[in-house]
Amino acid sequence: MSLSWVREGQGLVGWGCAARLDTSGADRFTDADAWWRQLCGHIDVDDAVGLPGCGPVAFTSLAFADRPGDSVLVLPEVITGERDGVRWITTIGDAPEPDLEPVRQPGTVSYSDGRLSSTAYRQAVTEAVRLMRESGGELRKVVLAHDLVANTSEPLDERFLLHNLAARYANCWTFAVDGLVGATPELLLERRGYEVRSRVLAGTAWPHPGRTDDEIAAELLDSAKNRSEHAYAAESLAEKLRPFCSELSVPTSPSVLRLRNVLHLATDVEGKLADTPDGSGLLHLAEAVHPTAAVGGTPTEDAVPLISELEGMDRGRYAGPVGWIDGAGNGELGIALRCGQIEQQSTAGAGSGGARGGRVRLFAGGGIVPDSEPDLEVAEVEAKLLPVREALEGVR
Ligand SMILES: C=C(O[C@H]1C=CC=C(C(=O)O)[C@@H]1O)C(=O)O
Repeated sequence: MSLSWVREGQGLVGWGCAARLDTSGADRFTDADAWWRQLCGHIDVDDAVGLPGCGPVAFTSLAFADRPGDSVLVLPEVITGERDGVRWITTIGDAPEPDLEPVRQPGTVSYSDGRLSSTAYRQAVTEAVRLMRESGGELRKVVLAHDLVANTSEPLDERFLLHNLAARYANCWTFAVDGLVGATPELLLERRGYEVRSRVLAGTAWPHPGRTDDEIAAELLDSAKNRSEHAYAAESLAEKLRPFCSELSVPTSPSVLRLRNVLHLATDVEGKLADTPDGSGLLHLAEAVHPTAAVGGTPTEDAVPLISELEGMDRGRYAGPVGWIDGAGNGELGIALRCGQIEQQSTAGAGSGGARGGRVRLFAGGGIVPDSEPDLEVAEVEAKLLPVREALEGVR
């Protein structure tokens, strides 16, 4: 099992499992926080480096919804880290040897509908638009997603996916936690002592033949539909984070983040915590802000129940917080986007009938507002599925 959180060649990679928590339900954040604090209280740490991410670190991935969905924290036996030119290695107990097997290719990849096909997704979008228009302005945004299943002819090696994602999406956070693998451009929260940071994304455009990226970026910035989608997401994060902060800086207009497959409206939020560490450990803060309107909707309490009704699928840990936390409550949590859940690494072995391939469920979603056009929303999620599809296919 790979454990990873890497951006621009920096971050953390872990292997082995010294301790693990599986939890679920509405208390998943408090369970995770309590377990982690208690565990850290029992570990004698010898840390000569002293940076965030040194000492014991748990990789975590939490379910999007209160239910269904399982959440996990893993304390690896070995963690290697790199930040600002400093490299370190942390071992817990008798560290195992790293997995030095060569990276395996997944062979040919074929796709089949997941629980919500593109056609069903289009219908769900149409229904969301109808409900929003009929709500007379009450329901303003719902983020809907669909899934796609990829089957590989050879066993699935997570490292193959990670390597390809990191090569093509270096400015995203490439992650792997308990079989959820992806490269997210969205940072839910980073906490470093008193400092907190978030990168809120919402509002999307994608490359079109005959148009330059500059033209597309200018149109995105000018689009009232995308600006409103974005404003809901940025406001939801700021509103929930503000009570924890003595200072919070939220730019009044978004910038454009350019990725290979899509362009997004982006707002980088920065704050200073009023109180640290007990009331504002990273998991506690994440519980307060999740789900932002980048993956939930507006108002949250109406949008979130509607998501499960309209999608009719279990998002699992897609769109939930993913990343790492250290013993001081510092860490980085992204929103698990542009990712796939590995459901089967290999069918080789007893009872497999000779088949040897893997299976991964890919997810992508988009913010729906009253003036969303269903066909464009379908095109948007197809563009957002590209990173994992191309990584699986080994497209250079
Ligand atoms: C929900 C997803 O994207 C979110 C993040 C950026 C832009 C989004 C949008 O424009 O709809 C979404 O809010 C996803 O990639 O599955």
